[in-house]
Amino acid sequence: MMTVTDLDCLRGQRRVLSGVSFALDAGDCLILRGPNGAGKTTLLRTLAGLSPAPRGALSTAPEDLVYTGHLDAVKPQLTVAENLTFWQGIYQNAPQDTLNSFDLDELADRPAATLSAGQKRRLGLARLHVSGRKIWLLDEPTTALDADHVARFTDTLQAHCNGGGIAIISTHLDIALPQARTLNVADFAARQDRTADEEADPFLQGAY
Ligand SMILES: Nc1ncnc2c1ncn2[C@@H]1O[C@H](COP(=O)(O)OP(=O)(O)OP(=O)(O)O)[C@@H](O)[C@H]1O
Repeated sequence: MMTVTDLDCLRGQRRVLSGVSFALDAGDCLILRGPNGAGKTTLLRTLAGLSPAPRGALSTAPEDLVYTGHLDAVKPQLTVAENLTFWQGIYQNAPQDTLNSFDLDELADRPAATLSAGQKRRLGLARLHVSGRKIWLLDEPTTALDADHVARFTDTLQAHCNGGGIAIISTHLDIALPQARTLNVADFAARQDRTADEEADPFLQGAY
């Protein structure tokens, strides 16, 4: 259902990862590991189409994916409920029970600007649910969540995968999903010298 073949990933103009390959089926969860700066965010951004890939192939279309990064995509001037309604309009999807799933019922009428960091993160994660998309790309999704909400989010992830969805997650924490596989992105660190072919590649002019 999702195949990544020999993918190179750039950040700025620097090649960070080279030759990333993996295949995931419906229901799979892949945890990205690696030390700070290894390229986990870079890989997620490349899969999401936010960073260029000079080489390699990805089997999925952009409309199959939803990405949530360090910034929560929350509109601060809108209330919690208005944010959800806004996203429902964007994704043309009306999921049931998003407020409850992310423990946002009591915050529905609060302007997002007034939420705590963890509450805002929960609202940002609710966008995944609203999107209805099959492949979730998650960059440190549990940052700022307390233990209870990490457990609730893990249940949401499990339900997504049980329903045939796919999740790719960058995290330094353990996420209790029994079926999760691990990819150490440090195994794909790009060498920083360049071949003659790369020197001649106009896409990489200026990259190092
Ligand atoms: N905007 C940028 N421009 C150029 N290089 C960047 C940029 N952002 C990050 N980098 C560099 O790209 C490399 C990969 O960074 P990336 O954010 O993908 O790592 P990470 O594995 O997600 O790290 P962390 O665990 O700290 O979140 C690092 O060397 C980093 O310094």
